[in-house]
Amino acid sequence: MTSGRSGDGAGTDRRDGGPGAATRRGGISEGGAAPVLSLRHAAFGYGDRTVVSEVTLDVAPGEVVAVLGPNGAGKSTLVKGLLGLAEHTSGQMRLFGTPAAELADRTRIGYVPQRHTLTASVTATAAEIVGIGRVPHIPWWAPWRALQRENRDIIDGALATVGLAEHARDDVATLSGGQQRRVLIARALAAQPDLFVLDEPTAGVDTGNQQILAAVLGRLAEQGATLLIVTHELAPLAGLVTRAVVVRGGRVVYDGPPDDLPAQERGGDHHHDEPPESHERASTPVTMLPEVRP
Ligand SMILES: Nc1ncnc2c1ncn2[C@@H]1O[C@H](COP(=O)(O)OP(=O)(O)OP(=O)(O)O)[C@@H](O)[C@H]1O
Repeated sequence: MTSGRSGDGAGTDRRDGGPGAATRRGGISEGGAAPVLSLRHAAFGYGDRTVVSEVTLDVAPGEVVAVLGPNGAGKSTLVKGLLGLAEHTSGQMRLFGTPAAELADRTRIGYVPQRHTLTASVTATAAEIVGIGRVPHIPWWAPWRALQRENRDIIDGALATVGLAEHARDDVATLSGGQQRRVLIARALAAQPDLFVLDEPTAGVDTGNQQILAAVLGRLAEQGATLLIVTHELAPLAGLVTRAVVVRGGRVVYDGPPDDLPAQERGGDHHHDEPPESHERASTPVTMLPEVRP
Protein backbone atom coordinates (compact mmCIF):
# COMPACT_ATOMS: atom_id res chain seq x y z
CA MET A 1 0.00 0.00 0.00
CA THR A 2 1.12 3.50 -0.61
CA SER A 3 0.63 6.46 1.58
CA GLY A 4 0.02 10.13 0.98
CA ARG A 5 3.44 11.11 2.17
CA SER A 6 5.74 8.63 0.56
CA GLY A 7 3.71 6.62 -1.91
CA ASP A 8 4.75 7.21 -5.49
CA GLY A 9 6.85 10.27 -5.19
CA ALA A 10 3.95 12.55 -5.90
CA GLY A 11 3.47 13.01 -2.22
CA THR A 12 7.01 13.55 -1.13
CA ASP A 13 7.04 17.29 -1.60
CA ARG A 14 3.82 18.84 -0.47
CA ARG A 15 5.06 22.35 -0.02
CA ASP A 16 3.61 23.70 -3.21
CA GLY A 17 0.18 22.35 -2.51
CA GLY A 18 -2.45 22.62 0.15
CA PRO A 19 -3.60 19.87 2.43
CA GLY A 20 -4.12 16.63 0.60
CA ALA A 21 -1.96 17.83 -2.26
CA ALA A 22 -0.33 14.45 -2.49
CA THR A 23 -3.72 12.87 -2.92
CA ARG A 24 -4.78 15.29 -5.63
CA ARG A 25 -1.55 14.85 -7.49
CA GLY A 26 -2.62 11.40 -8.28
CA GLY A 27 -0.89 9.08 -5.97
CA ILE A 28 -3.32 7.43 -3.72
CA SER A 29 -6.82 8.53 -4.52
CA GLU A 30 -6.84 7.14 -8.02
CA GLY A 31 -7.06 3.42 -8.29
CA GLY A 32 -6.66 1.47 -5.11
CA ALA A 33 -6.17 4.33 -2.73
CA ALA A 34 -5.27 3.35 0.80
CA PRO A 35 -7.90 4.67 3.17
CA VAL A 36 -6.65 7.50 5.32
CA LEU A 37 -8.27 5.74 8.22
CA SER A 38 -9.43 2.16 8.54
CA LEU A 39 -11.05 0.71 11.66
CA ARG A 40 -12.27 -2.86 12.13
CA HIS A 41 -14.26 -3.65 15.26
CA ALA A 42 -12.17 -1.07 17.05
CA ALA A 43 -12.77 -0.08 20.66
CA PHE A 44 -11.46 2.96 22.55
CA GLY A 45 -11.64 4.03 26.16
CA TYR A 46 -9.82 5.12 29.26
CA GLY A 47 -8.17 2.68 31.64
CA ASP A 48 -10.59 -0.17 32.28
CA ARG A 49 -13.50 1.69 30.74
CA THR A 50 -14.44 1.04 27.13
CA VAL A 51 -16.37 4.03 25.81
CA VAL A 52 -16.76 3.26 22.09
CA SER A 53 -16.68 -0.22 20.59
CA GLU A 54 -17.27 -2.21 17.42
CA VAL A 55 -16.33 0.69 15.19
CA THR A 56 -15.79 -0.39 11.59
CA LEU A 57 -15.03 2.55 9.33
CA ASP A 58 -12.96 3.41 6.26
CA VAL A 59 -12.32 7.03 5.38
CA ALA A 60 -10.96 7.66 1.88
CA PRO A 61 -8.72 10.59 0.93
CA GLY A 62 -10.74 13.75 0.36
CA GLU A 63 -13.81 12.71 2.34
CA VAL A 64 -15.42 15.19 4.71
CA VAL A 65 -16.94 13.14 7.50
CA ALA A 66 -19.16 14.55 10.24
CA VAL A 67 -19.15 12.55 13.47
CA LEU A 68 -22.51 13.29 15.05
CA GLY A 69 -24.28 12.20 18.22
CA PRO A 70 -25.51 13.42 21.59
CA ASN A 71 -23.37 14.55 24.51
CA GLY A 72 -21.44 11.71 26.06
CA ALA A 73 -21.98 9.35 23.10
CA GLY A 74 -18.25 8.84 22.64
CA LYS A 75 -17.52 11.06 19.63
CA SER A 76 -14.46 12.75 21.15
CA THR A 77 -13.21 9.44 22.52
CA LEU A 78 -13.38 7.97 19.04
CA VAL A 79 -11.29 10.73 17.47
CA LYS A 80 -8.94 10.88 20.45
CA GLY A 81 -8.36 7.17 19.90
CA LEU A 82 -7.00 8.00 16.44
CA LEU A 83 -4.57 10.44 18.00
CA GLY A 84 -3.46 8.14 20.80
CA LEU A 85 -5.16 10.40 23.38
CA ALA A 86 -7.64 7.65 24.27
CA GLU A 87 -6.62 4.01 24.48
CA HIS A 88 -7.17 1.70 21.55
CA THR A 89 -8.32 -1.36 23.47
CA SER A 90 -9.34 -3.83 20.75
CA GLY A 91 -9.93 -4.35 17.07
CA GLN A 92 -7.81 -3.03 14.22
CA MET A 93 -6.79 0.52 13.41
CA ARG A 94 -4.77 1.52 10.36
CA LEU A 95 -3.76 5.08 9.58
CA PHE A 96 -2.56 5.91 6.07
CA GLY A 97 -2.33 2.19 5.34
CA THR A 98 -0.10 1.47 8.33
CA PRO A 99 -1.13 -0.29 11.55
CA ALA A 100 -1.58 2.61 13.98
CA ALA A 101 0.83 1.15 16.52
CA GLU A 102 3.57 1.23 13.87
CA LEU A 103 2.87 4.75 12.64
CA ALA A 104 5.90 6.74 13.65
CA ASP A 105 4.65 10.11 12.50
CA ARG A 106 1.42 11.13 14.26
CA THR A 107 1.92 14.68 13.03
CA ARG A 108 0.25 13.45 9.87
CA ILE A 109 -2.97 14.04 11.79
CA GLY A 110 -3.78 17.69 12.43
CA TYR A 111 -5.94 18.04 15.54
CA VAL A 112 -8.02 21.00 16.60
CA PRO A 113 -9.32 20.17 20.07
CA GLN A 114 -12.77 20.84 21.47
CA ARG A 115 -13.75 24.29 22.81
CA HIS A 116 -10.22 25.42 22.68
CA THR A 117 -9.27 29.04 22.56
CA LEU A 118 -6.13 30.80 23.66
CA THR A 119 -6.11 32.61 26.95
CA ALA A 120 -4.93 36.12 27.65
CA SER A 121 -1.95 34.58 29.44
CA VAL A 122 -0.52 33.57 26.07
CA THR A 123 1.66 36.36 24.76
CA ALA A 124 2.17 35.53 21.13
CA THR A 125 1.12 36.77 17.74
CA ALA A 126 -1.23 34.78 15.54
CA ALA A 127 1.70 33.99 13.23
CA GLU A 128 3.77 32.69 16.15
CA ILE A 129 0.97 30.37 17.25
CA VAL A 130 0.56 29.10 13.69
CA GLY A 131 4.34 28.66 13.55
CA ILE A 132 4.05 26.00 16.26
CA GLY A 133 2.50 23.81 13.58
CA ARG A 134 5.79 24.00 11.71
CA VAL A 135 7.91 22.76 14.60
CA PRO A 136 7.86 19.07 13.55
CA HIS A 137 9.12 20.13 10.13
CA ILE A 138 12.12 22.10 11.42
CA PRO A 139 15.11 19.83 12.04
CA TRP A 140 16.69 20.35 15.45
CA TRP A 141 20.04 20.83 13.78
CA ALA A 142 18.73 23.61 11.53
CA PRO A 143 16.56 25.88 13.69
CA TRP A 144 17.21 28.82 11.38
CA ARG A 145 14.91 27.18 8.84
CA ALA A 146 12.00 28.48 10.91
CA LEU A 147 12.95 31.95 9.69
CA GLN A 148 13.34 31.00 6.04
CA ARG A 149 10.96 32.43 3.48
CA GLU A 150 9.50 29.05 2.57
CA ASN A 151 8.49 28.45 6.16
CA ARG A 152 7.07 31.94 6.57
CA ASP A 153 5.10 31.51 3.35
CA ILE A 154 3.46 28.37 4.71
CA ILE A 155 2.48 30.21 7.90
CA ASP A 156 1.16 33.21 5.97
CA GLY A 157 -0.70 30.88 3.60
CA ALA A 158 -2.36 29.06 6.50
CA LEU A 159 -3.47 32.37 8.02
CA ALA A 160 -4.79 33.49 4.63
CA THR A 161 -6.76 30.26 4.26
CA VAL A 162 -8.58 30.94 7.53
CA GLY A 163 -9.11 34.57 6.57
CA LEU A 164 -6.75 36.08 9.14
CA ALA A 165 -3.91 37.33 6.96
CA GLU A 166 -4.36 40.87 8.23
CA HIS A 167 -4.16 39.68 11.84
CA ALA A 168 -0.85 37.81 11.49
CA ARG A 169 1.05 40.24 13.73
CA ASP A 170 -1.78 40.74 16.23
CA ASP A 171 -1.50 39.42 19.76
CA VAL A 172 -3.83 36.39 19.81
CA ALA A 173 -5.30 37.52 23.13
CA THR A 174 -6.81 40.48 21.30
CA LEU A 175 -8.68 38.26 18.82
CA SER A 176 -12.24 37.06 19.30
CA GLY A 177 -13.03 33.47 20.31
CA GLY A 178 -14.05 32.62 16.74
CA GLN A 179 -10.86 34.15 15.36
CA GLN A 180 -8.77 32.22 17.90
CA ARG A 181 -10.38 28.98 16.71
CA ARG A 182 -9.35 29.92 13.20
CA VAL A 183 -5.79 30.54 14.41
CA LEU A 184 -5.79 27.00 15.82
CA ILE A 185 -7.12 25.61 12.54
CA ALA A 186 -4.32 27.51 10.78
CA ARG A 187 -1.80 25.98 13.19
CA ALA A 188 -3.05 22.50 12.21
CA LEU A 189 -2.99 23.53 8.54
CA ALA A 190 0.61 24.76 8.76
CA ALA A 191 1.67 21.29 9.85
CA GLN A 192 0.44 20.07 6.43
CA PRO A 193 -1.29 17.01 7.82
CA ASP A 194 -2.85 14.26 5.72
CA LEU A 195 -5.94 14.14 7.95
CA PHE A 196 -7.62 16.93 9.89
CA VAL A 197 -9.54 16.04 13.03
CA LEU A 198 -11.64 18.91 14.37
CA ASP A 199 -13.60 18.50 17.57
CA GLU A 200 -16.66 20.79 17.60
CA PRO A 201 -15.15 23.58 15.50
CA THR A 202 -18.44 25.50 15.31
CA ALA A 203 -19.64 25.02 18.89
CA GLY A 204 -20.04 28.07 21.08
CA VAL A 205 -19.53 30.64 18.36
CA ASP A 206 -22.20 32.91 16.93
CA THR A 207 -23.92 32.24 13.63
CA GLY A 208 -21.72 34.67 11.71
CA ASN A 209 -18.56 33.01 12.97
CA GLN A 210 -20.04 29.56 12.32
CA GLN A 211 -20.48 30.55 8.70
CA ILE A 212 -16.91 31.83 8.51
CA LEU A 213 -15.59 28.61 10.07
CA ALA A 214 -17.70 26.53 7.68
CA ALA A 215 -16.27 28.54 4.77
CA VAL A 216 -12.74 27.91 6.08
CA LEU A 217 -13.41 24.17 6.26
CA GLY A 218 -14.98 24.34 2.80
CA ARG A 219 -11.77 25.88 1.49
CA LEU A 220 -9.74 23.05 3.02
CA ALA A 221 -12.09 20.51 1.44
CA GLU A 222 -11.74 22.20 -1.95
CA GLN A 223 -7.98 21.87 -1.57
CA GLY A 224 -8.44 18.11 -1.20
CA ALA A 225 -8.11 17.79 2.57
CA THR A 226 -9.56 14.81 4.40
CA LEU A 227 -11.65 16.08 7.30
CA LEU A 228 -13.13 14.32 10.29
CA ILE A 229 -15.35 16.81 12.09
CA VAL A 230 -16.98 16.06 15.43
CA THR A 231 -20.12 18.12 15.73
CA HIS A 232 -23.50 18.24 17.41
CA GLU A 233 -25.19 19.80 14.46
CA LEU A 234 -25.01 19.19 10.78
CA ALA A 235 -26.71 22.44 9.78
CA PRO A 236 -23.68 24.79 9.99
CA LEU A 237 -21.66 22.35 7.87
CA ALA A 238 -24.37 21.38 5.38
CA GLY A 239 -23.12 21.29 1.82
CA LEU A 240 -19.61 20.56 3.01
CA VAL A 241 -20.02 17.17 4.67
CA THR A 242 -19.93 14.22 2.27
CA ARG A 243 -20.68 11.57 4.86
CA ALA A 244 -22.23 11.33 8.30
CA VAL A 245 -21.30 8.92 11.06
CA VAL A 246 -23.59 8.89 14.08
CA VAL A 247 -22.30 7.63 17.43
CA ARG A 248 -24.83 6.76 20.07
CA GLY A 249 -24.25 4.87 23.29
CA GLY A 250 -20.68 4.11 22.26
CA ARG A 251 -21.67 2.51 18.93
CA VAL A 252 -21.78 3.71 15.36
CA VAL A 253 -25.49 3.56 14.54
CA TYR A 254 -25.40 5.27 11.15
CA ASP A 255 -22.77 5.64 8.46
CA GLY A 256 -23.89 7.05 5.17
CA PRO A 257 -24.91 10.11 3.16
CA PRO A 258 -25.84 13.14 5.24
CA ASP A 259 -28.96 13.65 3.14
CA ASP A 260 -30.37 10.31 4.28
CA LEU A 261 -29.92 11.10 7.97
CA PRO A 262 -33.17 10.99 9.91
CA ALA A 263 -34.10 14.44 11.21
CA GLN A 264 -33.52 13.48 14.83
CA GLU A 265 -29.88 12.69 14.08
CA ARG A 266 -29.09 16.02 12.48
CA GLY A 267 -28.48 17.51 15.90
CA GLY A 268 -29.20 20.84 17.44
CA ASP A 269 -31.21 19.65 20.41
CA HIS A 270 -28.07 19.12 22.56
CA HIS A 271 -29.65 16.26 24.46
CA HIS A 272 -27.38 14.02 26.48
CA ASP A 273 -26.75 10.40 25.71
CA GLU A 274 -28.45 9.38 28.91
CA PRO A 275 -30.23 7.52 30.42
CA PRO A 276 -28.13 4.47 29.92
CA GLU A 277 -27.29 2.84 26.66
CA SER A 278 -29.95 0.16 26.83
CA HIS A 279 -32.65 2.78 26.54
CA GLU A 280 -30.88 4.61 23.75
CA ARG A 281 -30.20 1.51 21.78
CA ALA A 282 -33.72 0.23 22.19
CA SER A 283 -34.95 3.44 20.62
CA THR A 284 -32.59 3.15 17.68
CA PRO A 285 -34.56 2.15 14.59
CA VAL A 286 -33.33 -0.87 12.70
CA THR A 287 -32.71 1.28 9.64
CA MET A 288 -30.09 3.15 11.65
CA LEU A 289 -27.82 0.14 11.96
CA PRO A 290 -24.43 0.59 10.36
CA GLU A 291 -24.38 0.99 6.66
CA VAL A 292 -20.73 0.15 6.43
CA ARG A 293 -19.03 1.46 3.35
CA PRO A 294 -16.47 -0.46 1.36
N1 LIG B 1 -10.30 11.30 30.04
C1 LIG B 1 -11.38 10.55 30.34
N2 LIG B 1 -11.31 9.60 31.30
C2 LIG B 1 -12.38 8.84 31.60
N3 LIG B 1 -13.59 8.95 31.00
C3 LIG B 1 -13.71 9.89 30.05
C4 LIG B 1 -12.62 10.74 29.66
N4 LIG B 1 -13.04 11.55 28.67
C5 LIG B 1 -14.33 11.25 28.46
N5 LIG B 1 -14.72 10.24 29.27
C6 LIG B 1 -16.05 9.64 29.31
O1 LIG B 1 -16.34 9.05 28.06
C7 LIG B 1 -17.73 9.21 27.77
C8 LIG B 1 -17.85 9.77 26.38
O2 LIG B 1 -17.28 11.07 26.37
P1 LIG B 1 -16.91 11.81 25.01
O3 LIG B 1 -16.29 13.10 25.39
O4 LIG B 1 -16.18 10.89 24.13
O5 LIG B 1 -18.37 12.02 24.42
P2 LIG B 1 -18.84 13.03 23.29
O6 LIG B 1 -19.80 12.31 22.45
O7 LIG B 1 -17.67 13.63 22.60
O8 LIG B 1 -19.58 14.10 24.17
P3 LIG B 1 -19.69 15.71 24.00
O9 LIG B 1 -20.56 15.93 22.82
O10 LIG B 1 -20.32 16.14 25.26
O11 LIG B 1 -18.29 16.24 23.82
C9 LIG B 1 -18.31 10.11 28.81
O12 LIG B 1 -19.05 9.33 29.73
C10 LIG B 1 -17.11 10.72 29.50
O13 LIG B 1 -17.34 10.93 30.85
